[in-house]
Amino acid sequence: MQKYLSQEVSRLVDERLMSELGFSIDQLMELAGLSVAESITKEFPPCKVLVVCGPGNNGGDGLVAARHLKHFGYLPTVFYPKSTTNQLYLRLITQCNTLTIPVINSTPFYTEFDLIVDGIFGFSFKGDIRAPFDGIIRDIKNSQKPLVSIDIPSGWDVEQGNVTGFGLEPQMLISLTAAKQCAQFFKGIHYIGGRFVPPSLAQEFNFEVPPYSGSNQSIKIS
Ligand SMILES: NC(=O)C1=CN([C@@H]2O[C@H](COP(=O)(O)OP(=O)(O)OC[C@H]3O[C@@H](n4cnc5c(N)ncnc54)[C@H](OP(=O)(O)O)[C@@H]3O)[C@@H](O)[C@H]2O)[C@@H](O)CC1
Ligand SMILES: [K+]
Repeated sequence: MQKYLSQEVSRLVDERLMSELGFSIDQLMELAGLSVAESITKEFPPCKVLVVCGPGNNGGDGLVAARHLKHFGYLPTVFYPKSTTNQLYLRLITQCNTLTIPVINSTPFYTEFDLIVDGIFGFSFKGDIRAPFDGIIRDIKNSQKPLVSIDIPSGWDVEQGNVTGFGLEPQMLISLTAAKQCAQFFKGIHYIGGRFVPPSLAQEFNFEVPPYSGSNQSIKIS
């Protein structure tokens, strides 16, 4: 059994779920974002949360998590720095607007928040951090606020970890589906979420579905 997924296997698992296995991206993202919000409730009481969302599906998970956090009694604000024409993300932004969650595209005052959620980059991140996210990641680091990363601490190489030193250093990481190779270098609070993997798929790619209990969408592994 492999404990940590490579970047390529993560992509293949995602692709298989959305082809032969019949899932839509909306479904997977909903369950991923719900598991993120649920695991946050287990570690942080309701508070003012800044959810920073990047341009890909990691940012989509952040938008879904912000909506659930609002339902769970938190006060989320979404920082969505890069505009999008993708209908999936635009629908999620509409859902946040309807719940009166502020969605901003200019630099927030990080000190106003009790907690930051990093939905900037996930398993498709590659290379050096490009603008505007280089400055945003630097600002988040400088804020020294408690930080939760979705799937990958942003700026980390998906397999090698924080090799450049420019990546975020979160207190908590929520790996989706299964931990990626970089998670072996992560020392904080670690959850797995995204409870949608059929055992046959885990078997095919030789990784374990964690032993979720009851109706929980996430599980703490360290
Ligand atoms: N099966 C699962 O587990 C599920 C996983 N899900 C989630 O999806 C995530 C993977 O999503 P993803 O593939 O959309 O990519 P993601 O990492 O969000 O970012 C891509 C964007 O980042 C950008 N970019 C890249 N490198 C960059 C750089 N150096 N500097 C700056 N920008 C850079 C790149 O930009 P481009 O290169 O196109 O300009 C692109 O727009 C996964 O981690 C999990 O959170 C769930 O939603 C559903 C089920
Ligand atoms: K992230």
